[in-house]
Amino acid sequence: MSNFQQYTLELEELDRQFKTQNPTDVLQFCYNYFGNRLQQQRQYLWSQKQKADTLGLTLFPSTDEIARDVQRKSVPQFKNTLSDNDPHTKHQTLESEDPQAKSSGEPSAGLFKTSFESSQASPFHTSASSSGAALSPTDGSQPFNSTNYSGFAASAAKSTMRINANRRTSVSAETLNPETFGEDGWKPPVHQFTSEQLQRLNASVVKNFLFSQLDEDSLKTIIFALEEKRAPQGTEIIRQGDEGDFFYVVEKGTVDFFVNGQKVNSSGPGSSFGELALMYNSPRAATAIAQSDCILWALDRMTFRRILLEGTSKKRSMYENFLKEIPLLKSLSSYERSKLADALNSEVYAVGQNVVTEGEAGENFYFIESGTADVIKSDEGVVSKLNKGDYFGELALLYDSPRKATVKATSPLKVVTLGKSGFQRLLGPAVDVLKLQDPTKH
Ligand SMILES: Nc1ncnc2c1ncn2[C@@H]1O[C@@H]2COP(=O)(O)O[C@H]2[C@H]1O
Ligand SMILES: Nc1ncnc2c1ncn2[C@@H]1O[C@@H]2COP(=O)(O)O[C@H]2[C@H]1O
Repeated sequence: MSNFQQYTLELEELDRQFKTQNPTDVLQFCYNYFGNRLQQQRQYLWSQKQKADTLGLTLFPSTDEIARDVQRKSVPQFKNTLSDNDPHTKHQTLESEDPQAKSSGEPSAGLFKTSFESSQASPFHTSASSSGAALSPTDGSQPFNSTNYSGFAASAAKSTMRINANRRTSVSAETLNPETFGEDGWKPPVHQFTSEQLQRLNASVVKNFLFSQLDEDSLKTIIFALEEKRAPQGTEIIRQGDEGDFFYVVEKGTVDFFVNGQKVNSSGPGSSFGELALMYNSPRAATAIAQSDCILWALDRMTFRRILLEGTSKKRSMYENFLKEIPLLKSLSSYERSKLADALNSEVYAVGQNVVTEGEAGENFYFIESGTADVIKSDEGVVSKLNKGDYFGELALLYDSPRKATVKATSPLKVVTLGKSGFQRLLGPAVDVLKLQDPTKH
């Protein structure tokens, strides 16, 4: 690709992101965009360096600074010019604090951080119980250090707003390029579980829809990379503005989320959180605090990115625009729509095929992505016609009753499905709207 082509592509992507995010601060937005792109590209090149060396290619200019870093066998700094804290100092601190990043071959998250991130580590930074492929004789449970807890309200208030806190950057090329998988020495952590833990994992976490699309090998990798974390009530699990280290799945308890000190959300068993910072290489967008005693399963950043990132970001971008247009979901925040997207799947039906059949048990709720369908009752015939953006199948899930009608495709039909557990957990205030609009009551 010529320099000019690359330049045009960068401007097109900037333009696309500008239009979707509609930022208020134009220069800051452009600065962040190019800063993040530069970091991503340099990080990617660095991951390819060994290969390039064997082929005799030079990827980086040989500046003194880089040469020094190479001699120290560490990853060089690609310093952000507006940084107000010295990244070299940060680098050393992070290396010593983050043994997992070091041994996994993954550069510590702080190495390529932007200048807008926090310089303060979360008091609940987890210490990895094992890393690399080494099996350690652990019972797998790694409680949070509750002595660091400084109070529920106090810690929420302490979480300072950061200029870049909610801004997403694009998903890094580093992990989306399958060519580099396995070539950089990365090995997922492998933990040992007690049989009691395995039973609990199977009964709860493994059923999470984020894992349901994985092939057997990937699922196994994920399961053994998980670490049990106990978060007593009031524990600050994540602090807004920090770097992302772990993704969490909730087995038990409820977690509250605060953005700039304001509670924005809560989530309970079966939910997950902490994905945004890992997906977008951005600072933590919210503070997460255990509202009750919680049992969590934590997945390290690298395993998340290697195995879950692609599917998750694909689904979010695939369904983002569609979900925005559905009147029923207008009350959901964009974050709630993203979580909903994680749980969706698409199905197609040919003309004349039944999607649901009157009298049968119901497991799914449906939105029509494209095409048309009739709602037919055995005693009344066609009672309504459905089009793009319409929904059906809510009654069986709301009232745990058999399907009250048959829904049949009248043209090639594409539907988006949401399973029972996601329906109960992710539709939030839309459930009240569904009850109000119950077609059998009108
Ligand atoms: N309204 C919200 N906005 C942003 N993040 C939220 C919100 N509600 C819950 N969260 C979760 O809080 C997490 C904080 O860390 P992350 O930014 O990595 O990922 C975030 C989300 O998983
Ligand atoms: N008049 C109606 N009576 C029953 N179901 C209807 C009617 N109109 C639309 N439907 C939809 O048809 C669906 C059939 O499955 P459910 O009973 O789960 O939910 C039902 C509603 O979503």
